[in-house]
Amino acid sequence: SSPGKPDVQKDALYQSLGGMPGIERLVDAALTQVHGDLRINLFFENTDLADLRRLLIEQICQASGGPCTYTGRSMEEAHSGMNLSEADFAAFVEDLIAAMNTVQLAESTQQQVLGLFGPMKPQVVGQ
Ligand code: HEM
Repeated sequence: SSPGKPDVQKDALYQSLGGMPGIERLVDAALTQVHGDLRINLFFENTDLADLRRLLIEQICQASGGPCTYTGRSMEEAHSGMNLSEADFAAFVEDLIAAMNTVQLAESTQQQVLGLFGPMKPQVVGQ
């Protein structure tokens, strides 16, 4: 890339997600899915969902190359004391996939989102 010009590659995923409105729709769909998921919804019973929503939007926006800065805690810190299992993580990923289908993300975009979240598993599980 050259100085003063936006890098077309860097925010490609952000664009595929539909920018901020698209990310907001995705996070809302994911939170709805998790809320209805009896396997994991009790983890969220004392969580401020407006706060979580804002932080998830920031995180996905930043990770996809968008113009945001994630202001939340590290993944280790955010999930510490929960002792989340592999099964909890798998349920969360299933809910995320259902949400991505709800907002009709293209398959290649879905794969890229899963590629962002998958590597965080060691920071989330067993903390
Ligand atoms: C890669 C997967 C995951 C990502 C990217 C993620 C992301 C986040 C983020 C950004 C926060 C807010 C951090 C903060 O409060 O500063 C958070 C909090 C939380 N996450 Fe996750 N999370 C993941 C997996 C999971 C799973 C599998 C569960 C449970 C099944 C879970 C349950 C929670 C709960 C309950 C909170 C709220 C904590 C509180 O109320 O203080 N997360 N997560």
